[in-house]
Amino acid sequence: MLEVRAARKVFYRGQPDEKIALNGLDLTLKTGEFGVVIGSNGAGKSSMLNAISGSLSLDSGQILINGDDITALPVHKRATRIARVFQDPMLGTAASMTVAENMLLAELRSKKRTLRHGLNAKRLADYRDRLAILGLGLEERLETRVDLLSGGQRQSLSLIMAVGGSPDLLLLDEHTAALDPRTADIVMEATVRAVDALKLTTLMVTHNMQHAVDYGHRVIMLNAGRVHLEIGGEEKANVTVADLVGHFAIKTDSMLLAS
Ligand SMILES: Nc1ncnc2c1ncn2[C@@H]1O[C@H](COP(=O)(O)OP(=O)(O)OP(=O)(O)O)[C@@H](O)[C@H]1O
Repeated sequence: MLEVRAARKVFYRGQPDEKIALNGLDLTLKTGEFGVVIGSNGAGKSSMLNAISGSLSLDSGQILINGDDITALPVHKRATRIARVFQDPMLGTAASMTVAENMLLAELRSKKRTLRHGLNAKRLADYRDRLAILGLGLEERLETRVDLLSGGQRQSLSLIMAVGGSPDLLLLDEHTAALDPRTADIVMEATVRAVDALKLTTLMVTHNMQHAVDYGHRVIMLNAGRVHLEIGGEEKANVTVADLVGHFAIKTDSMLLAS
């Protein structure tokens, strides 16, 4: 379970270019829940993810994971509990190493194990099982160098590597944004398979409204550093892209009227 309580972050406080990135943000994600965060540029989505993962320190407020207050913990201490996949498929994997070697690296990072026994048969069987979850045939390509994989395969590999340590929370930071539409859909399908199979509590930021409609249990729209709108349950099941875009339009109109 993730709880963000009254999170506040101001950049350049008191200066002419002061920016309120998070303005008393409250957000709760239950264990096993898949939340999809949308919002216009500057709404605070990245600041929220950075605050949760620890690369941005809050001015005030709290962040709790499964009831533990992690607000003051540095990034590396949160890393065992929080996995994050970024936009760039090149970032999460080592290009000149094979799929299996990348899986081994990820395992060593997450479990503080030694390289002893290396890529033994037991490990390779485990990697094959985990890669099979993605449904992309990567389990047959353990010996393939990662730079020979497609962007979608590579991003899906990043994802399965990120969640190898059974994190309490998975953060997806526009992880399909750099991919062409078809590949983005393939990665989303692989993502959902992994989230379901591994029962991951997931918070995904996206600008893709179709993905916000199609995936996840709840849509959370941020505006000006706080939650502007939440759509869950039956309402989420019936929501359309036009509905979501409409909420952006209303927000923009009210901003124009206010200015
Ligand atoms: N490091 C920083 N220094 C100064 N201002 C920042 C910094 N990071 C974010 N901001 C400001 O905080 C506000 C929220 O930005 P943030 O990047 O969190 O929004 P976002 O919703 O992720 O936007 P986008 O969709 O464009 O990525 C913006 O006004 C932004 O200019």
